[in-house]
Amino acid sequence: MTTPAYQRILLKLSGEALMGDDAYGINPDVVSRIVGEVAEVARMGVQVGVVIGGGNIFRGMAGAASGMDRATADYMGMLATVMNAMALADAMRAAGVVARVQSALNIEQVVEPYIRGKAIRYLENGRVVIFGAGTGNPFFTTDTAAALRGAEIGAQIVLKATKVDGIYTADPKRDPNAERFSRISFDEAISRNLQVMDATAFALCRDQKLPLNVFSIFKPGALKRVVMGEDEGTLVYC
Ligand SMILES: Nc1ncnc2c1ncn2[C@@H]1O[C@H](COP(=O)(O)OP(=O)(O)OP(=O)(O)O)[C@@H](O)[C@H]1O
Ligand SMILES: O=c1ccn([C@@H]2O[C@H](COP(=O)(O)O)[C@@H](O)[C@H]2O)c(=O)[nH]1
Repeated sequence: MTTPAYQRILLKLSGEALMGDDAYGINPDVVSRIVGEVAEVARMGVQVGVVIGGGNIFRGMAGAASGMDRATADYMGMLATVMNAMALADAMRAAGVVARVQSALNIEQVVEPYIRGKAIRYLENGRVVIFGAGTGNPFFTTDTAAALRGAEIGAQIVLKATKVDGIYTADPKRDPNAERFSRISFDEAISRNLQVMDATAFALCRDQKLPLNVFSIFKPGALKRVVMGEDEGTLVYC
């Protein structure tokens, strides 16, 4: 077997993807399929940190749009990511993968707090570490949390596993003529204002010289191909 291109990765999993074809929440079949893909790369010896989104349960922007205080709504969104993290860890346990959840918000009866050194030690010992509650701060996103945790744990790349198979010239769900980039620089992605990831996350990855790959979570085997350094999705480089 050939060697993986990366020894330590930060995988950002779309929250919205977890609902599959359902209108809301966590679809167990989808979660178990995603866990199968993560387990495959973990068993190859790749150290995996995961940041999970919350869009399948609650987004702060949606709460604010219906009149809620934005910060309150964002805290609710962060708590939604903790629920997703717990569901993911439980599915990993069922698949025989040892996972630990760490939360950026303190809810110690439920999950461990985020402690960077401990997270790194778990990774070195072959545990998958799932980071819940985003950055712990309102007005941010889990994409920014992925860039932040990726930089903190010394990941070699951030992998954004989402509902589209890469970065396009425009949102492919809205523009049928949009074309996919196989590679793009951070500077170009930022200057084109591509909405696949927020500008804070792009800028943090760029400044920390942390490459990013955007690929489809629905494409079987795509995660492994990215980890093996194959041409999959869109690579964003410094
Ligand atoms: N230029 C673009 N290229 C690719 N996708 C784009 C682009 N612009 C907007 N998008 C949209 O961005 C979405 C992915 O980002 P987003 O962070 O909203 O979702 P996510 O990965 O599902 O995260 P979560 O549900 O956890 O918030 C895609 O589903 C796509 O429709
Ligand atoms: O650092 C963060 C991360 C997330 N939030 C809130 O959580 C929801 C869900 O996260 P997604 O990135 O949209 O999946 C988000 O809409 C925010 O409301 C946050 O406040 N801070």
